[in-house]
Amino acid sequence: MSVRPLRPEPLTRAAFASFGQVIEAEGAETRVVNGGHALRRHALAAVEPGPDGRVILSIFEATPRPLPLVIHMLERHPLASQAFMPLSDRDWLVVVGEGDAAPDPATLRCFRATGRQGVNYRPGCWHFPVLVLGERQDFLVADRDGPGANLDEAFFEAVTIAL
Ligand SMILES: NC(=O)N[C@@H](O)C(=O)O
Ligand code: NI
Repeated sequence: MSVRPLRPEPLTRAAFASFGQVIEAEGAETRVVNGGHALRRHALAAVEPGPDGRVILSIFEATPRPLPLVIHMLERHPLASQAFMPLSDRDWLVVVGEGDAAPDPATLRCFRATGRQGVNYRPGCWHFPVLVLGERQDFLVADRDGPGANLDEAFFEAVTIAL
């Protein structure tokens, strides 16, 4: 059965809660620090490196995929979380799905994130690799380095994103 096209929806903490955390200043616990010269938006997400893992920071230089955007697979990192924070203020897309051994394509959701929103996928969250719109966009990525297999992929009939 083919799945209807995905329509991007706004990224909110509530809507994303079962997939992980949204990294954004709005609504965060805020602390005035550095003698009033900085605001600390505190504990926006929990980076989980998993067993025998360490947290590493990387930069992804992501380039646009051909249009129309089709989702033909999802991946997950069963051992650890993975966070993406855009380094430029441009909207980007986050695609996730539900499922245990494999994602259910009927549960796919597409979120349109602003350039001031990042996500931290919880361990095991089915997601599509980082998706940018129109031009190259760089991201700071916090995820795991360590032993073990931390990537599962599942393929299915392509689902289109209706931009
Ligand atoms: N391959 C890689 O590190 N990136 C993916 O995990 C991703 O979610 O973009
Ligand atoms: Ni990933």
